[in-house]
Amino acid sequence: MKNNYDILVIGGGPAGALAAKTAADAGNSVCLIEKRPAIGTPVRCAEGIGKELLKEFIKPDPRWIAADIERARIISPNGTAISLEQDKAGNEVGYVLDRKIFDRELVWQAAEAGADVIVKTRATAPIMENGAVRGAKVLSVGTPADIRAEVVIAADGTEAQFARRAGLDTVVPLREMMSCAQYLMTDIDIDAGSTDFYLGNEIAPEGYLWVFPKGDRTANVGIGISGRKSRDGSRAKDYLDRFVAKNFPNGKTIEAIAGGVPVCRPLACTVADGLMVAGDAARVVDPITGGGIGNAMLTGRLAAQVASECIAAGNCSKEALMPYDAGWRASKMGTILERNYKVKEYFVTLDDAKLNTLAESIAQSSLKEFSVLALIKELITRNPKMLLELKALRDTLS
Ligand SMILES: Cc1cc2nc3c(=O)[nH]c(=O)nc-3n(C[C@H](O)[C@H](O)[C@H](O)COP(=O)(O)OP(=O)(O)OC[C@H]3O[C@@H](n4cnc5c(N)ncnc54)[C@H](O)[C@@H]3O)c2cc1C
Repeated sequence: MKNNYDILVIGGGPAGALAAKTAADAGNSVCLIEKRPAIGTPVRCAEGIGKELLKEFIKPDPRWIAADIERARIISPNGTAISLEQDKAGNEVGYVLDRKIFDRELVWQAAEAGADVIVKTRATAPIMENGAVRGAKVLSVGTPADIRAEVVIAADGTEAQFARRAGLDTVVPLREMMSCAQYLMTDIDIDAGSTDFYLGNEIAPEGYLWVFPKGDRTANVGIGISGRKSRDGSRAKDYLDRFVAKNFPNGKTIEAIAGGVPVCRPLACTVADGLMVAGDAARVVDPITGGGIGNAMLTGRLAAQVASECIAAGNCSKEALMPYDAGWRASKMGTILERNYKVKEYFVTLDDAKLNTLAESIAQSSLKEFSVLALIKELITRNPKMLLELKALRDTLS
């Protein structure tokens, strides 16, 4: 195993793959390590992504698109549905991916650009010299080794340990680590063109339950709820099982997964001397939807761009790497993350009666735009009697 690179990327998810590809395209020597034996499995994701966002990074390919989505429905506790149609909205909704193939394609592109890819290799600790990260100690197929690098990009996902071991504060408050469970179900009656989001404190406290189609009678049926203990001690899986028993009693589960999604604010700082943090490890998941694939790719790519410039200039100090941190915070993604965090904090305070009132107020309206912003504006316009109640939401627009 070669043990000296310009850039070492930890993690073979979307953030790591985009970082490795971008860094290799810029002419750096790059190593991507992944602790699992195979890229892309097991899938811990509902696999939904907006079309426009996806296209910023890769040309859509039918090989890894499981479903083309025409509408999204938000369903309130009493069953009132807000339907956001593709044509009414005037822009495209999204895809449900097949991430087993998608993630491999991204890493394959990194390898093709020249990055070394090594699976079954776990970063166990940073190599620290004079307070700076200079690479990682790894266990590669059980054998310890050192991999040195000018810059390490930590893209090690939700359960990330690397940045914390290098001294960054990566703690996620318990209530903001969504606890998720998901079944890939088949033989179920669904609308194959619609991603459905179910809200309500009996259905998914402080979160939502989703049905994301992957074909005519197949879907990811999953749930994310607050990491806080529920009133009766139910876990995410218990809520999901109740929903499935009621709605898809004859469905067959062909895959079951559990996982966590951080819906907190991003890390206070995503760089240190010789270190950058990207994707879920940086906590850049959308706090409302829990979607993080696009933000992972964005931060992975930007991290590698800035790292390449710093390596060329011979300075990989925290200060030199800082344009990465400042760059994503100032981007559209950074603005949306901050706004959606505040919107999420408002919505988790609502009881089922208020959720029903809000849903009923806009169920019949046709939104001009498919976005959280359009929804908020419509809610405020349609509920003049709740103006005081909606103040927190209105403040997120300023
Ligand atoms: C149930 C669930 C549903 C979701 N649904 C959606 C959705 O519909 N749409 C969406 O956009 N997002 C969704 N997400 C979030 C999405 O999966 C993540 O935001 C996305 O995968 C983040 O990419 P990443 O590259 O940062 O991390 P990951 O994809 O988690 O990749 C990190 C990689 O690092 C590896 N790794 C970890 N530690 C080490 C180590 N020490 N050494 C080497 N390798 C290591 C891991 O094995 C992993 O492969 C969902 C998440 C969950 C849990």
